[in-house]
Amino acid sequence: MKLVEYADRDMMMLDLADKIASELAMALDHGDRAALAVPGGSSPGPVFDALSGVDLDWERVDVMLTDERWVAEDHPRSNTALLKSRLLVDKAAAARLIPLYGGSAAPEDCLNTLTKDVEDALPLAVVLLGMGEDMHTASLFPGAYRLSDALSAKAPVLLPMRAPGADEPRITLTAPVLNGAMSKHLLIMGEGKRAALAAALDAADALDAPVKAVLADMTVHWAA
Ligand SMILES: O=C1O[C@H](COP(=O)(O)O)[C@@H](O)[C@H](O)[C@H]1O
Repeated sequence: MKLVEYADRDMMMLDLADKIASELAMALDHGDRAALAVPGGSSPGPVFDALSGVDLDWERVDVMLTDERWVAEDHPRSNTALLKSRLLVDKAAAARLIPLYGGSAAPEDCLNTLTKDVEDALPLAVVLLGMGEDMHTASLFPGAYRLSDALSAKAPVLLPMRAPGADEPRITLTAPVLNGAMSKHLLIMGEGKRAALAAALDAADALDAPVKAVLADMTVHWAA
């Protein structure tokens, strides 16, 4: 793991968008298409704003979330809505969205269809992850039902998640998919998340600190 500390958050967001754009361009130089996975939540919006205006052959880019909260797109907690309003606009509107939400009552009902589309787009060229102060990343939450399945090397690409720390059912890319990305970035801000990262590095078991399962070869971007 490599930690990059920035003097301020604005600088970090612009630098990160620039790095992701370069990595996608490089992947497109070497293949027909490139897949990018990005988090939802409160952190990545400014990276999306910068990235959406970059000149890139977006028509050859597949964009998916690292995880989704199982809520309709008009719900304020929808990660898909964030993606559509902040990343898949401007030049990036030409990218193809690989959905992680299917509109059914429970994620299990759409799992096969969603899985097929994700599988067709893999491997990831670039993954950008977020992290909560509870050390969850994507929707890999400490104490989640099926967490050990999701961290296993034999995990399917997508799994539903339910956890005491999650307000609603979730669906998430699993650890082998996240770790299979050619380039991995983790975006965190503030002292609480910095302390959570240190705790994850010290944790004996990724079941207690799920982000630990994806930290190998990760570039962590941090600003106060
Ligand atoms: O619920 C989620 O939380 C994490 C962290 O979000 P943040 O608001 O603390 O930035 C996020 O990475 C994940 O995609 C999201 O579903």
